[in-house]
Amino acid sequence: MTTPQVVVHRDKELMAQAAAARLITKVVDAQAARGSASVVLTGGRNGNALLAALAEAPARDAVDWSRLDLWWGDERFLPEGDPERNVIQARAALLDAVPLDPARVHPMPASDGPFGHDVDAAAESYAEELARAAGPYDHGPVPTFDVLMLGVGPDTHVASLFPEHPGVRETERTVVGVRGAPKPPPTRVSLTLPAIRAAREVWLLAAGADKANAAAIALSGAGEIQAPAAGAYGRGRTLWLLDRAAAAQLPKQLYPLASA
Ligand SMILES: O=C(O)C(O)[C@@H](O)[C@H](O)[C@H](O)COP(=O)(O)O
Repeated sequence: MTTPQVVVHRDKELMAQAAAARLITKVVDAQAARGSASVVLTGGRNGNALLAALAEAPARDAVDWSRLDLWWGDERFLPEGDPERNVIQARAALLDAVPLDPARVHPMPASDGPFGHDVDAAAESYAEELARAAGPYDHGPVPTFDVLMLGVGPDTHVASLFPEHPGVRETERTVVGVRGAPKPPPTRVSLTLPAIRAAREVWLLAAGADKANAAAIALSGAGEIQAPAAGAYGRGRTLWLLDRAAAAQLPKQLYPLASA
């Protein structure tokens, strides 16, 4: 487990821009070192704001988009073109504007796809897709993602892993179907904590006063069953990217004053 590092930005706009700049650098570095990069996207407003900021960043052209693998941390289990699907929102914010290799873009299944409404079969098929992409030097049946991003919910959920729900207790499978989620829609597909922890870097994004309590709880030693965000960490680095409002309840020793 890596100790979380906390970076606090003035407001959510600057947070999105700084995180986008950070992601560009990470991807360029990974491509230089290993030939390609892999990133796991998150749903939610902060993840989409980051993608929109990336679309506006002149340095986006430094990325070789054709050598980037994109995965999702979770998906709302809805029909293919539904505007509430995370993949649709990501396409609108950035993906349609950059020259990705479609074979390297890995959305989670839709509820009108080959598995119909069987969310467990959809989750199983995504787990198989991840396993096929894992190589001998990876750690288990998922690729070693370079960066895995997660929005943090006000109840400390990450991806579609909600406090006390069965998904957050999963220790074997890499992807699970989720039913009865407290955040709509109730049916979702989600990576599990073991899959999240395969990433080199995990970045948790939270902005706004309604996230202040969640950030303070998750960063103060809470257990992952009650506070799933506390169980989301990377092999090499765990980074919490916050705005001032979301950091308002953090113990001051958790982040350097210079970052705010
Ligand atoms: O599909 C989703 O809804 C998510 O991936 C979810 O985990 C989200 O990231 C958080 O709820 C934070 O969302 P906001 O950034 O909108 O607060």
